[in-house]
Amino acid sequence: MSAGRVSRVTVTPVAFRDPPLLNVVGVHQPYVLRAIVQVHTDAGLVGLGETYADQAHLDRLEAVAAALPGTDAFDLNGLRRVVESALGASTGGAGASFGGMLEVSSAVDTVAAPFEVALLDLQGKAAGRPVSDLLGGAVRERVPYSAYLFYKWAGHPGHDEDSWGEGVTPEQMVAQARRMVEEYGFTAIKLKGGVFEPGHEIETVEALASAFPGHALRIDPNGAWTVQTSIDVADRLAGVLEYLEDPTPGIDGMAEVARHTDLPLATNMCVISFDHLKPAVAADAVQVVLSDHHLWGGLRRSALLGGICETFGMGLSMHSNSHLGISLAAMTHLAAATPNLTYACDTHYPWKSEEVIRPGALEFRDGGVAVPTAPGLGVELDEDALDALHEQYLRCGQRGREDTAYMRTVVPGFTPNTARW
Ligand SMILES: O=C([O-])C(=O)C[C@H](O)[C@@H](O)C(=O)[O-]
Ligand SMILES: [Mg+2]
Repeated sequence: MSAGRVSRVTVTPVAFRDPPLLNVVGVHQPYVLRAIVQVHTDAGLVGLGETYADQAHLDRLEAVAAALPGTDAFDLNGLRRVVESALGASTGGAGASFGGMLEVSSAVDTVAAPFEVALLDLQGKAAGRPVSDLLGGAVRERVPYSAYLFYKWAGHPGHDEDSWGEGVTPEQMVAQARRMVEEYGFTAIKLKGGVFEPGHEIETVEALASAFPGHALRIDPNGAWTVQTSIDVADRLAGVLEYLEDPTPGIDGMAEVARHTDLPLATNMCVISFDHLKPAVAADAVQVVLSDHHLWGGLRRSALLGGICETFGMGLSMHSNSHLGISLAAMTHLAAATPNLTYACDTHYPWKSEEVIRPGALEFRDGGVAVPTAPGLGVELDEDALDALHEQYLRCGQRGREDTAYMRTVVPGFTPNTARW
């Protein structure tokens, strides 16, 4: 069956509820914004993609959506040309910022990604093969994910406590981990740090290590520490962590830490596009790169990143931001088809309570998600759920990710903890 040519593209912003999760720049707002991309073809097929929905990003997605009709669903190079020219015309191709934490140097990769995923979904549907086959074939049937722990408030200000309750003390964090491990079977645990002074976060990691012996542990303070603090923490947690993620900002700072520890350093902050790879490799700044198809230009360019990491002897893991099932499907196909992605991938999935896809296609068991075998991504959009979450987007009033501004409504004068300790 032919996949056809793109006939129509819709970009639908949605909002789904999110708990008050704390991080280095502030706290998650009551809703996460995502954009659901549907690419229709003249062969009667629809391909799905998912990405951020901050207003500036939405404007860029809309510019591409208007320019894409006529493109052959197999022409991924053509997609890239369409994105480059649409962005050149609409924005000058400048970078983008998401939530004050991720600064992307090129908007092209970030904007192209959901369309590339949608075209791969179309190609798979036309060929009757799962997306993992289009990426070279699954080397694993199940993709392992990690339990992603967050310090958190009991509930959003002015609202009841949520089902997770407060997460501040080491005991509360062990309880949070226990719930995730029991419900999902995770065997790797990641603690989002950068919220409290490092001594408290180290105590939390140590409590997790004794409560979950044999689980792989990571902490990610998103650059909250100085070089010296990072070296001290690496000394203290050597033998406890599988890797230390973004302890300090920048390639130079990470390289300085790396010179003083054998603990692998991981990043999704100082290497987030292809032009960061050469200086990071030259400085031996990071030993593990967290890929993310939303930021690296889609699934095929993420596979390219995997090859580059292999060439330079760097490990590969996967980053996540709050997301829905279309992204989880894309992440799972990519991870399944990337042989050197040997670490459990991050996911925010357990934190979400609303969805746009029909149930059943993606289930966590034994800490992992079975790779869908149906054609394409293997997930189906629930149109009613999409409408409901779009209505929620229209009502919620949020138009971007503003962790710092939201924190300041509760803690006036709050400034991000970047390199604070
Ligand atoms: O690994 C990471 O750096 C992340 O997952 C970044 C996210 O923005 C996380 O900090 C969050 O959701 O607050
Ligand atoms: Mg990180």
